[in-house]
Amino acid sequence: MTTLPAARRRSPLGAAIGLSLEADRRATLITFVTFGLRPTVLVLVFYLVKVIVDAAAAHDTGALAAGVAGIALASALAVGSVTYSIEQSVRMIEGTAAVVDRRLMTLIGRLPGVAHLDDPGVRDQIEVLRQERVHLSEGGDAFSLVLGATVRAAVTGVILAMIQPVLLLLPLLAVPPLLATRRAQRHRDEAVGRAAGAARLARHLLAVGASPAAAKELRLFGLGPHLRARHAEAAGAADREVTRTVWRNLIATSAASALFALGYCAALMFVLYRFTRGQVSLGDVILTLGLVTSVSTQLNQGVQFFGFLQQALAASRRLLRLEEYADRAAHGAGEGVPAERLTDGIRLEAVEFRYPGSDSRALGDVDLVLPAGSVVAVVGANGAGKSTLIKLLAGLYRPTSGRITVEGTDLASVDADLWHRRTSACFQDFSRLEFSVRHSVGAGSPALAEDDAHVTRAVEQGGAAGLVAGLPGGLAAHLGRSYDDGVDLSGGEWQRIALARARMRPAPCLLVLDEPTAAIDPLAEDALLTAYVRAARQTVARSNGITLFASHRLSTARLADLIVVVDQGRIAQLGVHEDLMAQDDGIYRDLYERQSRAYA
Ligand SMILES: Nc1ncnc2c1ncn2[C@@H]1O[C@H](COP(=O)(O)OP(=O)(O)OP(=O)(O)O)[C@@H](O)[C@H]1O
Repeated sequence: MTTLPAARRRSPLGAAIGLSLEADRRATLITFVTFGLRPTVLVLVFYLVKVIVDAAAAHDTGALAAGVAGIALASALAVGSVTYSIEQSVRMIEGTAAVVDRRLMTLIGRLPGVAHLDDPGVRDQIEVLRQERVHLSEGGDAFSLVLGATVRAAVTGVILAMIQPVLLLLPLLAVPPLLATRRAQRHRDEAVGRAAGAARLARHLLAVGASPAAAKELRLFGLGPHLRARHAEAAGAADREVTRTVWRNLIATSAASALFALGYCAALMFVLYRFTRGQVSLGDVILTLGLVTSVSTQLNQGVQFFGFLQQALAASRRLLRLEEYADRAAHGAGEGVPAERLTDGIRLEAVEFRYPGSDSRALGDVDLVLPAGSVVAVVGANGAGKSTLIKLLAGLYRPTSGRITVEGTDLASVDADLWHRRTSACFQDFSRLEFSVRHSVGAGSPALAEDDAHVTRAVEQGGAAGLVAGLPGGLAAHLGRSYDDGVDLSGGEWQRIALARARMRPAPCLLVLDEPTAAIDPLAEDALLTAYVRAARQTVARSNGITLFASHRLSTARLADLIVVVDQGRIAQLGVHEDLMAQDDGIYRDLYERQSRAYA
């Protein structure tokens, strides 16, 4: 499990503000100016009250009138700007939320392959960041509130110093509560990180327990109470970890606030004492009372705003840490350009692979040549390593040792994105992309998604022509329940869409199909796979590419130029159907004969 080091290159505050500026520069600047200055208006009003009281005592009508006019103007400005500034801040927050979502998608997209996403340490950080998105999107808002509180505190300080410099000690007493809050936030952040594993389990259990797809099995097997008990246990463990820290934090912040309350009482007594001795005016007493009283409100607000900002900064730090991790991972990836056309083929040399965090070998001692232009079938029992081999060839994982070469170039030295563009795939756990048919199929080659003739050809080759013809709107029909007018498909129908998607690339060097017809009924399966592989053979012929498919139905393996039999992570046999059938004690012949009897 990877522990991500602290981000070093950028400041979390700068990054949080940068997100808001990127979202809406104008709204952000207006929010900073209005939220930054408005709180100070109240301090000016206190000052103008002092001017009015002292002018009244001195019968100075000019100063009196100026004071009243000043109060009217300041109040009008403050009230008039409220609605506008709140509107701008809402715009900024909403825009920032969208930018944060895109940054999160970008950083996940930058992680090469899928090995990083298998790492529980990385997954936990991504999960916590997903939860903290809301704090990050409010980062600019929190900053403007802290800015407003700081400007107001500075102006208050200047005025208090003019009345009596010793009163400046009062804002200083605000420092311990602020430091305590900052420390509390850090402890809370650490506790959330420690609780991430338990919280992730609780979310998974909730997702299963509340999923319509899992409802059938949950009811049938009576799993509801078991799931609820495990959820209570996991959520309780996560909650206890955070609650312990919250209580410890509360004690520390309360002690710091009590210190400030004592100082506040002492300041009031001191000014009243000086007034009884005629050392300050009545206006000064009223001004001090107003300011000192508001210092306590300001402090509470300031601490609260500072807490918001700390939450945003914690999320910003996590985002930066993950982005630097993704940068390092992307930097370590290859940059070479893979061949566009094969003449030799793909070779696996002494390849061994262990999944991240796993001690056992999923593949070992694999030496294999996949000739250019060939159709290869990979067969073997459950867990033999077929999907693992396919994922390595597709560049989603790198071998733990050994190497895979394409036209003699190590795949590890090649830009993974470029290699992905030279490949196409239909995975065993294919995605049900809930878009229109055009875009769900077209996702296989986004540049060609609007080419209806091309998409229609892919749909036909995926065996989905009849299905799409029956949908309202044809290619325009929305798939899935995400839309009001969306149509949901059966498992086999979704698989036909995934098969069509895999046919979108015009000339892939490698087309991998992992159990591509597993959800399709056995009568249609053979015919569909045979037609599909024949058509694929023609498509990949443009690049002299390789079509490789894994299938449990050995009758389909007869289509292949080369059959690779995998057993317990090793290549057990290699050859064409006839040769493998001729080997008396081979796994292939045994499997083939048993299947033929079962299907007969
Ligand atoms: N993400 C993973 N993390 C850890 N181990 C894994 C992971 N995926 C697969 N394995 C393990 O690797 C081994 C090979 O799995 P693989 O999925 O390649 O088998 P397969 O031949 O495709 O099986 P099936 O026919 O059931 O699809 C198995 O022991 C499996 O438990």
